[in-house]
Amino acid sequence: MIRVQDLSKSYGETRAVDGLSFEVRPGSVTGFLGPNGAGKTTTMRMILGLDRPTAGQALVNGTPYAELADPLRQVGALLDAHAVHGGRTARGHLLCLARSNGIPDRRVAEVLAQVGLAEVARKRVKGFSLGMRQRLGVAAALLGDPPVLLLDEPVNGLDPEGIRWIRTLLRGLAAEGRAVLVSSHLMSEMALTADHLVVIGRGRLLADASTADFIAEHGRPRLRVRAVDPEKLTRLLSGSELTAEPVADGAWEVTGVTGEEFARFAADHRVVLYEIAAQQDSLEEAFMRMTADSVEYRAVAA
Ligand SMILES: Nc1ncnc2c1ncn2[C@@H]1O[C@H](COP(=O)(O)OP(=O)(O)OP(=O)(O)O)[C@@H](O)[C@H]1O
Repeated sequence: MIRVQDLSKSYGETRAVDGLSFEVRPGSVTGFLGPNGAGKTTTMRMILGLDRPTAGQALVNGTPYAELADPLRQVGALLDAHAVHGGRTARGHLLCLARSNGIPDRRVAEVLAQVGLAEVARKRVKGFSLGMRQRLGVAAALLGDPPVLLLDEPVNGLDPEGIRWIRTLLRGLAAEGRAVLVSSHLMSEMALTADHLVVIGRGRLLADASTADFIAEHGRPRLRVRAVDPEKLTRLLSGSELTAEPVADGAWEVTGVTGEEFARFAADHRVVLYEIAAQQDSLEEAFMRMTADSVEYRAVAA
């Protein structure tokens, strides 16, 4: 697992990461979310020992990355898919990584097959599309068969097939008992992939919750109701103590009651309903609302 404790990183006046603590547990995919500049990449780089914390620490399986005996067997990472020498072949790149980390050569063919690059194993990386580079980056992360995986924006630039492939892969890796931390700006995708969310803004922790709890808490659960006689419904709701507001087409949104309670309430007042639908914001809407104050740059309405 990954344990981040009171982690901070300053660049001059900028507090990129500010007293951050969270854990990434085995057996689940943890989505790492935050607006641009929130500090996600900086945090991941500190977990991987690529940046030194100003304060606090990040532990991988209980040890700082720099002190891990066999780092590639402990944690696999995909940070920047372009960070591969274009003149190398896919196989050559992975062989080099394997040999310098005491990993048997046979793992190279295994991971190339796992990511669907077996046929282009001997092709030079400079001819690879972004999607192929992402797959190669994932292959490198899997090389040491590590219990912890860390991926920064792995679906960036991928087509729908590639996005689905990453989702299935990450869920499969978590189901095998690995701890998976993945950052992304694609909220609809994170809602499908992540069991747990760590949300940060301006370097600070905003939420650490299961995806379902996060949406339930920030997603404004409500009922959409419509009646045969819209005016009767309006009179009923206006005269009641329920929290309700009118929306389009004579429908109302009511909060604080269950569908069953509302159906009984309407029946008691002889209001016949057409529609009672439980509604909730998507992860994207919940995320936008909760991080609104943490956005670094924002378009200003003209
Ligand atoms: N090497 C650096 N020197 C100076 N400032 C930096 C450096 N790296 C990051 N920063 C700043 O630290 C803050 C956090 O950046 P970081 O890249 O970690 O955010 P992020 O959440 O990954 O953003 P994005 O979603 O845009 O990738 C930003 O304000 C950024 O400008």
